[in-house]
Amino acid sequence: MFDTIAAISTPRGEGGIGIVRMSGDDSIKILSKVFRAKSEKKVEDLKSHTINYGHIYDGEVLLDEVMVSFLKGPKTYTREDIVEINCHGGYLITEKILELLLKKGARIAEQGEFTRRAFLNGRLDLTQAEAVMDIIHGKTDKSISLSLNQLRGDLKNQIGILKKMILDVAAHVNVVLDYPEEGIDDPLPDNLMDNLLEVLKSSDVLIASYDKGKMIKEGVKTAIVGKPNVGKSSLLNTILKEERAIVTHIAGTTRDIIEEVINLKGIPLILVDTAGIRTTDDVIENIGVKKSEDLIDKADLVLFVVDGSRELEEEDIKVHDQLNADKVIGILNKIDMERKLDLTPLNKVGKWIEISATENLGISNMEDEIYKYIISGQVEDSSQKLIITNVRHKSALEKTKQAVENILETINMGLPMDLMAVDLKEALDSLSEVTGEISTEDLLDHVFSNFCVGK
Ligand SMILES: Nc1nc2c(c(=O)[nH]1)N(C=O)[C@@H](CNc1ccc(C(=O)N[C@@H](CCC(=O)O)C(=O)O)cc1)CN2
Ligand SMILES: Nc1nc2c(ncn2[C@@H]2O[C@H](COP(=O)(O)OP(=O)(O)OP(=O)(O)O)[C@@H](O)[C@H]2O)c(=O)[nH]1
Ligand SMILES: [Mg+2]
Repeated sequence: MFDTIAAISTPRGEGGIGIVRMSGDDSIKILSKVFRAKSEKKVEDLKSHTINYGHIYDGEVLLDEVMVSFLKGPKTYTREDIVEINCHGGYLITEKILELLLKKGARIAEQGEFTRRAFLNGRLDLTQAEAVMDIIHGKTDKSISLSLNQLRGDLKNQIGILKKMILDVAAHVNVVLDYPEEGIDDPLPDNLMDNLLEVLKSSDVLIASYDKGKMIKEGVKTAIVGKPNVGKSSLLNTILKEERAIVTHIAGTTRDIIEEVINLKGIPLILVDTAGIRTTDDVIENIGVKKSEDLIDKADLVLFVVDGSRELEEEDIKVHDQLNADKVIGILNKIDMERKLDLTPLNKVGKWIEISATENLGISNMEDEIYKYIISGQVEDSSQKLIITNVRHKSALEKTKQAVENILETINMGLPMDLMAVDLKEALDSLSEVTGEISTEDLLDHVFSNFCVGK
């Protein structure tokens, strides 16, 4: 059906083993031109799903000693014939073997093309193919666990259930429209009304899970801001448990943005230390201040740091006035020293957490509070097993939800059933969009363009 593709599936660099993979009708023929099994068996006579020791030759030139996995379709990753050459790792040998396969008739695979074939040949739906990529890019246990559920088919199956419910409604509507005498004005039977309400609820729950899913997958951008010298960089270092940012007693030490990721109970927290915000004539520092102010807007969460050992200053107020009360946690630092600060004027901040960055006081409590803050308002783990992490799924499900709402409105207004037809089709189409049963080349190009080569 397709031509035969080949790629190096292991990362570039020196490693114990490198894998060069081939998929397509000519895989076996091409292998037979380059592989000599120790057993002296001809490639055509090898048993499927076996691994075979031998050597790769380019003509009479020995390229490497290898193990070859020999897998005949359709029980393979792509459903096509697959050959995996396990050679010695390193830049050169994998490249040479790949070149040899290309010379013997394979074509170099595009990014994600093996997985794209698994999709096109029906072994995976699009949500599962997307999960493969998410697993590779996954940065925390939790995000990988969500992706593994998706690869297992959890989302695919749920979409299948919703489609079936809509199809039942569509079938009924079609019968009634085809045989008007059967009672075109009768209300929709209760079980079919339930179907519509269930699809509405389920799509709504999935859509609502996206914010959490996105957070688990992409992380929460958390800016540490405040006037100079309050201890922002000290706080970053303490959380990271390493001397990442320069700390001095001089106000205006940090000038550029410093970004590091930590794993906060499964959520990647992207911590950004910023330049202290103040009015200054220093050209470089000013650029830093501008970046800090931008981040107050862009960040998902702002940690507003103040120095408890000093009285409130105009500069604290200036930063405070720029804050967005919806996404700020106050950090009262330097509690190891005598308290001089009055927090009352800083009334945009709903919650204050007391710490000492240099004495490591209150840090784990602060992390607990940040975690609580992040997951508050989110769907709880126990009640919500399916979490979507992909904006493509969210947009399609929003169309589903809208279509079902339209159908319910048609029913509530007592309008004729044929007015439901367009929305029923839209509900089905949008669900099929999630799983990729309806897709375009452009969409597939978009989905697979983020893959690694050889995947
Ligand atoms: N060497 C190697 N390791 C690998 C992969 C690979 O392609 N090659 N994988 C690539 O991602 C992952 C494993 N995923 C796989 C998924 C499906 C099939 C497969 O052959 N499925 C067939 C047959 C299953 C069976 O034997 O019952 C099928 O579903 O029909 C293989 C690997 C991770 N490790
Ligand atoms: N006593 C005490 N000193 C602290 C604490 N946290 C920070 N400091 C001191 O405060 C000074 C400034 O710390 P930094 O972490 O550089 O402050 P900053 O907010 O990053 O400053 P800029 O980068 O200039 O905006 C340093 O001398 C730190 O040692 C604390 O909890 N207690
Ligand atoms: Mg600093």
